[in-house]
Amino acid sequence: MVTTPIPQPQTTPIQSALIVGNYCHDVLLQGGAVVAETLGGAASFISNVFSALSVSFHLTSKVGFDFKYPVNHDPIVIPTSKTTVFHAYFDQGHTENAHQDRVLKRVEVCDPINPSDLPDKRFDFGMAVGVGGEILPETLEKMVEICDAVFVDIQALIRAFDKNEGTVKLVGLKESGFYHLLPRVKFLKASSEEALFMDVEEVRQWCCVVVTHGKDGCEVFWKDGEMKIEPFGANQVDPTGAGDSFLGGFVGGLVHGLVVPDAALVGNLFGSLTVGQIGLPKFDLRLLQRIKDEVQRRKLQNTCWFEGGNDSMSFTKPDGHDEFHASLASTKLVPTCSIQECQRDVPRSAGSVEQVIQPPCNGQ
Ligand SMILES: Nc1ncnc2c1ncn2[C@@H]1O[C@H](COP(=O)(O)OP(=O)(O)OP(=O)(O)O)[C@@H](O)[C@H]1O
Ligand SMILES: O[C@H]1[C@H](O)[C@@H](O)[C@H](O)[C@@H](O)[C@H]1O
Repeated sequence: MVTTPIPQPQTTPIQSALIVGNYCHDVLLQGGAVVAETLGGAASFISNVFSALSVSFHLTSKVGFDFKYPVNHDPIVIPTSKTTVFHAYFDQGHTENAHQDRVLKRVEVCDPINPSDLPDKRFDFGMAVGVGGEILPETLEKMVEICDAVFVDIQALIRAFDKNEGTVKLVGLKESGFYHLLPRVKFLKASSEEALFMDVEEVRQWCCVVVTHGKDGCEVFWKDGEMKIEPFGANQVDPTGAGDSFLGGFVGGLVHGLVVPDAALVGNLFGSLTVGQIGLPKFDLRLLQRIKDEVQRRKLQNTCWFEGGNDSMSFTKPDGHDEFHASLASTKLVPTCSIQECQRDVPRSAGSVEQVIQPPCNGQ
């Protein structure tokens, strides 16, 4: 394969970004025992990928007095509340519901994020990425007012929580209280399980819908078309946060000037890197540099689509898309560096994985 030189200098995107969603504590359980405790929340996984891709952002997140992980982007600490906690049971999903890889229970819940908690300024784009019901309809409404484009993870909209045990259930998007805001949303991301709770044919008339399919990659639906985006290989040990890292990689790719199909490949790549580790992944620095070089080489447009508006977005696969997939896949072949050399948004020394006894699930 002939490689073209990397355009120099590598520019850091200048778009202003707002991430909204609470950090949480994740407890992974298998066979009745705790196998790992980690920092969680879509906001933490996305921050991690954005930092890896040099995308700067503002974060609005709430935690309680007991929040136990050091993070680079400080959350709002609520002295009268506890941090949201999820218990993920890895051996119940297949028996109780064939669509789930795990059963999630929200066992503590922090305060919701109110419109007044959001910064009093405008952003090029925002990401509504709640996990425990913390994003209210009025909060999303404020986001679409202050951001030029808004990306939404459907899990922020359709989760409901059993009163006694906190078991996460999903409700139809139409019944969620957010449906009227969809025409003002640019991208809606759903896992294949969550996509069953929406009418994709209807929603794609308003916004671009991205459905992730685990090891099979993802699909992008827009008003006039759809396409499948190929996955990358991975040895899955923990699926937690794959969808969040996918979204971080996808949006990071768009910010760096990639067109939608190429950006979705970057999303698939970060999803595959995440399932290979327990909890928040740490990325090898050499691997990250290779990924950034490939993205820089691939950039087909001079500006990010946020600057040109919706009409400048290109949805069809451009020439060289398959080669871009191959070159991203080859970035995984670099020798890895030591743990000290690895990047992460959250300092590892203070322990974003607090305890690991054994991986929650091996292989597929
Ligand atoms: N086993 C795997 N092998 C390779 N890639 C994977 C695997 N699992 C997930 N991915 C990548 O990550 C993306 C998101 O995964 P998935 O569809 O499981 O999201 P999700 O169910 O929202 O995840 P979670 O709720 O655990 O964050 C997929 O589209 C794919 O690109
Ligand atoms: O940390 C995880 C992660 O953010 C997942 O995407 C979400 O589904 C879980 O609720 C959360 O505990």
